[in-house]
Amino acid sequence: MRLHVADHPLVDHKLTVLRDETTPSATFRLLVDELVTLLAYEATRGIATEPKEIRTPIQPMTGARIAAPAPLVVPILRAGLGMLDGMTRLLPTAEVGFLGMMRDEETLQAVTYANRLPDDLTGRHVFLLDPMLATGGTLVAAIDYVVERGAREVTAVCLLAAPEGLKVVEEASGDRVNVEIVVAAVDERLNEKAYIVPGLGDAGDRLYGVV
Ligand SMILES: O=P(O)(O)OC[C@H]1O[C@H](OP(=O)(O)OP(=O)(O)O)[C@H](O)[C@@H]1O
Ligand SMILES: O=c1cc[nH]c(=O)[nH]1
Ligand SMILES: [Mg+2]
Repeated sequence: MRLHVADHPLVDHKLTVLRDETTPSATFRLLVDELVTLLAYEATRGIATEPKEIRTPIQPMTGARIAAPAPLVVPILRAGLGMLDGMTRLLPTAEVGFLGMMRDEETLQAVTYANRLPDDLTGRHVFLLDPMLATGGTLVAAIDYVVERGAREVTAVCLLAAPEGLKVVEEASGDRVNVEIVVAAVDERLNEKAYIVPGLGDAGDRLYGVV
């Protein structure tokens, strides 16, 4: 597993406003969208391209385009949905799958309530979107879903990760799949309720309200 932590003043600034408990939902949604756009640039660095012949107004040349088959972007609902538009804006040729998952707050196990993925992901680069990587249970389960469909290149785009969850994902990934995690920041730890500290609270609730 490779880890890329964004190191950029714009990311730090936006993340600080995002974390602030007084930031309202409307601003929170806007900031998530902006942060994803910044992270997407790094997250797509390893994407495969193929040559493309074009003519400029001056002469023919060989350019590059994103290789087929198209990448698949998968937001993990609810909170990952807030990252979808920012990601597809940068990657307009991508297709989109959906995973609906929630963490059982008693057992901390990930429960899947929706799974809408193509059956065959052979040769496709999969981008999983979820702002929070806490215990890692949700991300490990999501990686399992795409690996069992044949994906071997998986990039998770997250806003915050806990060291504990990163370790769990690294141990679960092994060498059956190339996993990269692109994250705006790695925080200190998890608290007794497995929330990220200092974190930003419950990302889904802050985006869409308390359920
Ligand atoms: O790393 P883990 O310990 O598995 O926790 C992380 C998960 O928890 C949050 O989702 P949540 O279960 O709150 O669902 P929501 O997006 O609907 O709020 C978050 O968006 C991740 O999906
Ligand atoms: O800190 C956390 C942990 C899990 N899910 C969240 O939304 N926030
Ligand atoms: Mg939540």
